[in-house]
Amino acid sequence: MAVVSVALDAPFHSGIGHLLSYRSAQPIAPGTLVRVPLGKREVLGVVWHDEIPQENNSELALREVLEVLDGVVPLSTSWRALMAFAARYYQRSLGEVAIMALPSALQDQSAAQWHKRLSKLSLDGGKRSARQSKSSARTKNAAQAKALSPPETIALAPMLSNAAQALPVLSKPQLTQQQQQALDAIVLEAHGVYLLHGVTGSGKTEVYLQLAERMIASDPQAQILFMVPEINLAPQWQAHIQTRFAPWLGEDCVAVMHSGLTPVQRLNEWLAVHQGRKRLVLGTRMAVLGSFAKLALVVVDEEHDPSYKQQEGARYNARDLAVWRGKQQSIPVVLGSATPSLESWYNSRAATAQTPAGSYQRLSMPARVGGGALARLRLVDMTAYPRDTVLAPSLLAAMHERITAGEQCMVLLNRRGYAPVLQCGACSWKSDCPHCSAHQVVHKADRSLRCHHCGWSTRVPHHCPRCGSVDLAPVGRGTEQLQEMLQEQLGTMVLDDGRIPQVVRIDADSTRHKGALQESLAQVHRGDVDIVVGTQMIAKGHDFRRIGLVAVVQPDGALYSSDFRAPERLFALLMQASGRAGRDAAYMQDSASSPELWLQTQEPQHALYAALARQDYPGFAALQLREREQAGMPPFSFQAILRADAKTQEGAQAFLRQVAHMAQTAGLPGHEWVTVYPPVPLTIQRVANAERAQILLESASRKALQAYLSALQPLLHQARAQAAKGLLRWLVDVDPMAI
Ligand SMILES: Nc1ncnc2c1ncn2[C@@H]1O[C@H](COP(=O)(O)OP(=O)(O)OP(=O)(O)O)[C@@H](O)[C@H]1O
Ligand SMILES: [Zn+2]
Repeated sequence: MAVVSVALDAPFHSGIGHLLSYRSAQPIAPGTLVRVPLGKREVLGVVWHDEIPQENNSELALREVLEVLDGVVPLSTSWRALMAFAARYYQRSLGEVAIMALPSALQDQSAAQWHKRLSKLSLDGGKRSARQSKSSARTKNAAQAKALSPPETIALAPMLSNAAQALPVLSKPQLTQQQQQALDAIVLEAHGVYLLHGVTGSGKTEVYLQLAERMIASDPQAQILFMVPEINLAPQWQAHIQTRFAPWLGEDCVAVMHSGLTPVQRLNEWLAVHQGRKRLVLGTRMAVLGSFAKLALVVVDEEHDPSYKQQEGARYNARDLAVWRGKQQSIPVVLGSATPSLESWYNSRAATAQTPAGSYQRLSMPARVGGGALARLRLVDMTAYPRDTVLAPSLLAAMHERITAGEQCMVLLNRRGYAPVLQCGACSWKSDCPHCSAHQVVHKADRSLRCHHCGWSTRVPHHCPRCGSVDLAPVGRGTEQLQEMLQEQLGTMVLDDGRIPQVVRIDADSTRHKGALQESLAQVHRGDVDIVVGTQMIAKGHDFRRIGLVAVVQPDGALYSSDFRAPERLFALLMQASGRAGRDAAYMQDSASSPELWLQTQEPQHALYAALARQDYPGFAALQLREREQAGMPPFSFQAILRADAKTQEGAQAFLRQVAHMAQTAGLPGHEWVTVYPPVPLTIQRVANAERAQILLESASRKALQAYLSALQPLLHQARAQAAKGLLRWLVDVDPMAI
């Protein structure tokens, strides 16, 4: 008889804590998946410790492990260490984090189903290799050599013509000098964290791909993890990786991990990575929690992107976990961006007389591949136009010219829908959401009013619900309206080849249906559309080749935000957006054109736009870091948010005040180093009938903040027990992205 402790999904506040003990007839190795009883349910668990067999009968009270999902190697020590760290750091229970990291389809797999799946997989695998050895004339030795050495490099000397782009799959471009230097620096040390700061279009992807190739060639088991911030970037990436590695590792060499998979697909991909059958893994933030047979390199592309932060449940930052994982396994982690987060920028600083160097190594690629220019900034002073002007005449004229010349234009507006609010001209009623402190947005396509926070949807009324007037009008504009206007203003002209300009909109609404996004992106790549209207969704990562002009219609909002990260995010967004223009240097040169970023603003003198005009990320970052240092904000301090949701704002704040009071009386560890701010309502105070308030916790010492937060957990449970009925929930957000 053995006793094992098992991690299972039981959140902190259930009172169960971290691990539960079960007995088992056989010893079970740590990392093994099991099914165990929990209350009346039967749940998935991971064996965490195998305890020494017990002599006495004290374990008789324990319940028994029901089934063992064996047949694969147990989850590794390093995977379990990652789970333990993530749980501790983000203040969640170990079991919750571990189970969340596993594919959901595992949760209701019986041992019988599990073993059937495994034997089917090994059968399929067997068939596949049998087919390969029959159909292929290669000898075993040749096949082995193929597995171990990268495909021949075919140097494509002047690589920039269109013909060269379409060369056979085995080809890869000759690295530019700056790419080669970056690659060499990483290969040389083969571990550590690298910040690859390469301007938009500098060819970061190629560095990642050739780096991956080196790693795979030098170790026949090595696996590479590529992370992208948004699912919409995955197909482009998958195609790149597939094209490059399929001739070498087989068609089925890329595993994908993102929320777009069915539960069964996700389970199969997870298994392929766990068993090491797939060497290349492409995923969004959840992929960092994957179980790898032999992880050798992690690439985090667009590392600055806020999407790497999970915004519900265990609020982990996938980029930060990637860095932790890399350090723990002594493998290299490459963080890439044209506009790094200020945290990563700071962590890769050079030593000065006062401060030591950061622990990341910074690698710079300051030029675009092919020597193309970055977009020139054109600021349009909107104070010169009537307030309701949507697109300045000069911008329309510039777009007209580009389209006539065969280029594409991109227009960005970070607000989907037709208009942000519907208003009554007679009584000034507004389309407020009954459940949130927000307006319902007007959507013209399906004539609905929709709340973007809680999803509440109603039909656009014909009469004002308050006074009955028919004088209802949308106020302000969203992407739907922008598309309509562009269609009216430019969609009526006839181009040289007799075509009428086509406008496509790409945002969360237009891409709701499966395959819609891919089809729209393909239209842009094929050149079937002339103008792309969209939200920030399409502002980054895409390698559009024919866009010459990018316009951002209403960027100013972020200049007045109370969130200290707003300028950083705006600058990054605008740099990324401008980076979609002029990516094909040869094409721009052939048409004697140069890329432009147009900004319509009420604040043409703003310092942020001046830095943008200089394309000066380092200058902007230096300025921001100085301000942050003076104000004692991240990365010079560490933050956490304690949030409470309740029926009333007063209820939420009272709970937070109570916790703060208890914490002060108790003198929690680290408290001398932690500043506790008073409770405040969130910017959007009410969502789905919950009033939300938060307390900001800040410390110059990460350690102190961590100690404080751990000690705070029991107090939170106590305060909850005492709290008035109205309290709905509370949560802790460590390293929050939005304040
Ligand atoms: N060495 C090279 N020779 C020729 N073409 C290259 C080379 N490296 C990259 N390219 C091409 O340059 C283009 C831009 O590269 P890539 O998309 O990787 O840029 P990026 O640095 O990731 O930009 P962004 O930050 O905007 O996403 C791609 O079309 C890519 O195929
Ligand atoms: Zn709502």
